[in-house]
Amino acid sequence: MAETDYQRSIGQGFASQPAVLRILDANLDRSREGLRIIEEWCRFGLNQRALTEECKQLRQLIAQWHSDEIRAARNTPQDPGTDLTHPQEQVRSSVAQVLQANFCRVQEALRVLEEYGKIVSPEMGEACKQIRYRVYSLESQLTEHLSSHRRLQKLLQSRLYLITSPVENLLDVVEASLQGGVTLVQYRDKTADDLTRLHTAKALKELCHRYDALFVINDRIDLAIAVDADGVHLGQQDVPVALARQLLGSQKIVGRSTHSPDDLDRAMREGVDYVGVGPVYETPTKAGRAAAGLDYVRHAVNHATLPWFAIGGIDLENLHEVLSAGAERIAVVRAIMQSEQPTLATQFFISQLNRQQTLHSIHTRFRSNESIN
Ligand SMILES: Cc1ncc(COP(=O)(O)OP(=O)(O)O)c(N)n1
Ligand SMILES: Cc1nc(C(=O)O)sc1CCOP(=O)(O)O
Ligand SMILES: [Mg+2]
Repeated sequence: MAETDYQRSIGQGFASQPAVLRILDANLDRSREGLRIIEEWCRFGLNQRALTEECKQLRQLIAQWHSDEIRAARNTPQDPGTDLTHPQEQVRSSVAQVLQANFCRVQEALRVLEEYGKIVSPEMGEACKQIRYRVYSLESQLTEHLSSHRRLQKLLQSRLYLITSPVENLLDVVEASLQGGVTLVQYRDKTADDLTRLHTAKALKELCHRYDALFVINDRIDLAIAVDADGVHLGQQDVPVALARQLLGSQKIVGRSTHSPDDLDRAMREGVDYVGVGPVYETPTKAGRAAAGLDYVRHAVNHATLPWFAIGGIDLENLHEVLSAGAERIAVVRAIMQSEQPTLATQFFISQLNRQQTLHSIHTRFRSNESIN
């Protein structure tokens, strides 16, 4: 639409007005400050070089529009907005909230720059629009990294891994274990039809997420995608990890069973997020598979460089042997799924695992003090 003389005169009038320049000055600062806050988390929180560089580039692009003329229009003492705050600005309860608030701030500021910038120069309006689109894309990339980071943190904190078996009151048993404190659950069912598996997986995922626990699916990447599970557990004969990540998305967890030192080496090279180490004991849940034994647990203690869960035949009675061999994480099926008191069994496992962890860190500190003295 052609600009009328009236519009042009208003435009020129405003462009030369200090108010427009002050708006630009404030929003150029605001957008760069917001980006700096986001950049700090990309750099120090996530160690993400590419995202950190993108924030830096965007800040530099914005800075190019901050001309001396715009800076000269600044008049902070007479700005009625400097002491206006919203109660929500005073409260930030998590890093995610800080990031979200600052993405909003940057996007709003860029929108203001786009609209008022057009009055000064169409190029400035267009440039700010392009920068705003890049900020949207940065936000979705960062959201992916954050959810991956959160999952891995939760995985690291999980010492007990509950693997389900197809019992009649499946959801009740899993809920009882969640109430006992389990934070990592795997849905494993070798016999149900696909529709049943799909419905059960959906219900389990919702249940686990209500308790802020991770939900992983055994064997089936398709089901994991369908219900947006936190990850998948692969056996030795299943697809390569890279393919699983390609299908699931890089932010999801991928675990692998290992039964020997060679399996462990391969899984670590493949870049899985965790491994199962077992079977520690022969078990009817995995009938026909010979035990890898406590020797393999001891091997994992000395060689695994990723979170690993001792698995296979572990129960309340033999737990102490597995812990004495050095395991800090365990995975169980029957000991919880067939327990008469799944909450109590879960609490017992977790308390023993936490105690082991405390003893282990005291021991490590003692040994490092000994080597200093
Ligand atoms: C944590 C964990 N470790 C090992 C296994 C066993 O997986 P896999 O070898 O694929 O055997 P199945 O469970 O599919 O019979 C596991 N599920 N979880
Ligand atoms: C599913 C599974 N995988 C194993 C492995 O060694 O990879 S042992 C196992 C069964 C674990 O069940 P339970 O706790 O009832 O013995
Ligand atoms: Mg499997």
